Amino acid sequence: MKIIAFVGMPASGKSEASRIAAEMGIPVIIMGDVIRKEVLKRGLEPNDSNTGMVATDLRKCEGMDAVARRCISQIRETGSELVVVDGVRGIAEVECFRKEFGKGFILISIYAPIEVRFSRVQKRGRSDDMNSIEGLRQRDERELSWGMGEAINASNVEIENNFTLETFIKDVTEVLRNYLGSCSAMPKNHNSTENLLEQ
Ligand SMILES: Nc1ncnc2c1ncn2[C@@H]1O[C@H](COP(=O)(O)OP(=O)(O)OP(=O)(O)O)[C@@H](O)[C@H]1O
Repeated sequence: MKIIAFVGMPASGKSEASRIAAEMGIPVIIMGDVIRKEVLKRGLEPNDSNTGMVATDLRKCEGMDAVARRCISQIRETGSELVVVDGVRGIAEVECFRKEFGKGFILISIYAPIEVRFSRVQKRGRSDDMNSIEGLRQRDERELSWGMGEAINASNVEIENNFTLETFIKDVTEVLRNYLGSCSAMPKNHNSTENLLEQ
């Protein structure tokens, strides 16, 4: 079994990379969904401060790898030879996945400079998005305090996302195809990624 995880600073392009993987027919487990689910379970609004508060609380109560551990059963349940995990936030999560999946765990970091990420955030308009570059900087710091920097440093591959979406789609597809090729069983619906830009 191969697990590919995307790691990167906020708005670097992890969800976009996961969308590409999903379009290729690879099952995707989104770590942030574990936190969003917990926010809703606690009856809170899914905004940036509540997501951050619950993420911090989960890690404080259950350990820095709490979210990763909650994802392992979901990963195994897919029954797929190749699974993508979106949203590794810290080195403890990387260690948790490496312990569970050994060399089958591949970490891909996605890099884009803060100015580029902020301009993309402004266009994205997600409910938990920040409306100033200072807000994004604070979010960066929060994520770095969870060990994001160490996780990025521990990656096996880096993809730069500082160019057009078309270039990013091409680069991510190429990297994923390499790993798909080395799996004995391909995902059932191995779709084309040609129509991704139109969605
Ligand atoms: N190369 C690109 N060109 C233009 N827009 C892009 C590019 N890559 C990503 N985007 C857009 O930038 C925004 C941020 O990307 P995305 O949501 O994938 O980031 P993320 O790393 O998942 O963010 P977060 O950590 O905040 O969840 C999205 O609206 C995405 O469609």
